[in-house]
Amino acid sequence: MSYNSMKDLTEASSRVHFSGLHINMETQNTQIEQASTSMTGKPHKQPFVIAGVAGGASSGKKTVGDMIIDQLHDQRVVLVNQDSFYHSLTPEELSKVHDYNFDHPDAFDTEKLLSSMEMLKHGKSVDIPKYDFKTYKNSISRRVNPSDVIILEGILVFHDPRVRDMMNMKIFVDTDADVRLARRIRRDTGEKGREIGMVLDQYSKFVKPSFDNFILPTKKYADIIIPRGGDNHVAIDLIVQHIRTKLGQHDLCKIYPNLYVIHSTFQIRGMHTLIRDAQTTKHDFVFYSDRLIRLVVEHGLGHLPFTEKQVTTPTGSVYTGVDFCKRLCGVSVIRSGESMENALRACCKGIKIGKILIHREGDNGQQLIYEKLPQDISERHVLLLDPILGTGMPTHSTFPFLVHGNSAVQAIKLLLKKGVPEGNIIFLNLISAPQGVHVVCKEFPKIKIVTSEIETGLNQEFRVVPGMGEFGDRNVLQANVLKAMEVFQSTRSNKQIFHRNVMLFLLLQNLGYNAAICKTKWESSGGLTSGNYEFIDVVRSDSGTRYFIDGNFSGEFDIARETKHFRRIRQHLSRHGGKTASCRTSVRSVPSLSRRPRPPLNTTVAISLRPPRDSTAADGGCWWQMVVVENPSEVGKEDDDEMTILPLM
Ligand SMILES: Nc1ncnc2c1ncn2[C@@H]1O[C@H](COP(=O)(O)OP(=O)(O)O)[C@@H](O)[C@H]1O
Ligand SMILES: O=c1ccn([C@@H]2O[C@H](COP(=O)(O)O)[C@@H](O)[C@H]2O)c(=O)[nH]1
Repeated sequence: MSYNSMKDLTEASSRVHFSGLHINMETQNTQIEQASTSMTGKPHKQPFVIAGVAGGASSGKKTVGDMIIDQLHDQRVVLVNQDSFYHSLTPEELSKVHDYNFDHPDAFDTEKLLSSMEMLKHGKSVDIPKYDFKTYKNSISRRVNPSDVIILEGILVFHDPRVRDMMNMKIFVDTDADVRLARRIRRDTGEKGREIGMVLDQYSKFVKPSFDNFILPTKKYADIIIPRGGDNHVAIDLIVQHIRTKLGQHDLCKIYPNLYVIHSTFQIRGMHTLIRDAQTTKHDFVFYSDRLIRLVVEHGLGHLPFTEKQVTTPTGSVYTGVDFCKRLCGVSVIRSGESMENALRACCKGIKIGKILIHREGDNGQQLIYEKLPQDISERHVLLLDPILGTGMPTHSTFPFLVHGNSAVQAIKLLLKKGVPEGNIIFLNLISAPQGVHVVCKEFPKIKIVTSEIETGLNQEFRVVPGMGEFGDRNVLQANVLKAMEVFQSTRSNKQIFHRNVMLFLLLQNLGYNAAICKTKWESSGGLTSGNYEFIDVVRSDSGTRYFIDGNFSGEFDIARETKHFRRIRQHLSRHGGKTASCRTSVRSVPSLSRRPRPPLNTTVAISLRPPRDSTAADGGCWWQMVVVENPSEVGKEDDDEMTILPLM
């Protein structure tokens, strides 16, 4: 099955999936065949199935097409006949019509057929000629609107490779020659009012030779051959089932048979809604992303080979089942892939899990790969874990600085280098961008990708959209901090002990973060009371991104006389972390702070709280901003995007 070009499908594949406008179509003879997507206000998407139905004249092609349409009564389907594209006969041809071969490929205006199909495929209405078998002319036309399913039927629809390549499904109706001849005689003498002698002459002179020379040879292109045409109800049921499956799939699944998107339910959509919401609490994010990851893992495990196994049940009966594949392991792409390990362990007790760290080195995008993989990995099936597949750009691409997706390609290459057969790798994602899917599926066609949703695409910064932010940041660190907080709950009243415990816990988890306790102290000056402040300073080893973790961040902003605005800020701080810039904006937005928050004023470490340089007298001295600098020697310079606050209340 193929789209006309990869470009077409690439375009379509990033669009939102929509199906299910229920229009009951009567026949293909209606003047306006279908409601167009533009009429419904829905965005156009590529038709899911262009089904070609070929076969000899009177084999039952139209009958099969009509039966498919009948069964797909709840979908938008249109039937196009190749007969409509017969050339009108010239007066000279008309005068010698008995010598005209209507069964030769040249009898059809294939260019017009192609352009009409292209129009329908791209969601545009098209005027399709109507051919009159009595006058041998195609003077009038009918308007056909685009649909989700297009069936193209005719004796020679598989003859031209360009038409053939447009089809997602090719059906050949294989009916005995004598049955076809009998039907033809009845039809031509009845409907077309022709003489029987003329019908038989045409048959022996043109119809039979052309069947043998042009039609029968195209049978090899068929995906499905239907003996007995419309009498074959089983074959038609199977075709309809297949079309329904395709209608329910993302466009990308049509070009990449190795891509699997788990079946979506409202539960799954609900969980996605929660984890994509920037306002979702970390507890919920971890909980629901973990639930979704388990579904992806279970689906991925379903693709492993199995052997048949019989067991005896407690009733003494024999149950014939299957035995799981035992030779498998997980490999997580550090760091975000690690957030999938728990789900994998929960599904596969005692599974070995290796790790791959792809680290960017220098401006030329050189990649350093650190790995810790099972020694016998080449003999195992590998579940490769990375929750987000982004660009999928290989290193030699024009975007060498990108790490998402790139890390997928690098990780897969490493596994192949270690001797893992490509077909033994199942790549598990929570969400995948079409761009990454194209890169991975094209470069590694034997790998299976299992994902729970395909994204719209990438934004200008090459981040997955709609996406869910930096998964690793939202999950790994937070999950571990939450775990530490649970473990050390009893020490929470003593902030010093509590912070030290959490810090040690993080260090011991070997998460790729460095952690230290940071203390600031300030003397009273300029109207500020003296004080001190302590937090856990966490630095991501690979990127250097800095976080500060405070067991009671909003507590730092407790004041005696809270105004409504101030309370709102405090609530905001207790709900979620954010870039310091947004925190600063919040503080700035409150003109009536009754007391300045107790500031973690910078002395020699990374945080200072001070009036912004551009503050004016009108600010009333109530303006404070948090300036975070990565390097203590940079204190005094504004560089407030370097650090993310993780307030943990
Ligand atoms: N399974 C069948 N049994 C009996 N008649 C059939 C069957 N299939 C088709 N026909 C009849 O044969 C004729 C040609 O069928 P049609 O579907 O139009 O064939 P095609 O499209 O291949 O030319 C029609 O009159 C149709 O009613
Ligand atoms: O003017 C015409 C045009 C075509 N034919 C014959 O029709 C069949 C194709 O029609 P199907 O519906 O696909 O069977 C073909 O064999 C032509 O010979 C015709 O007789 N006169």
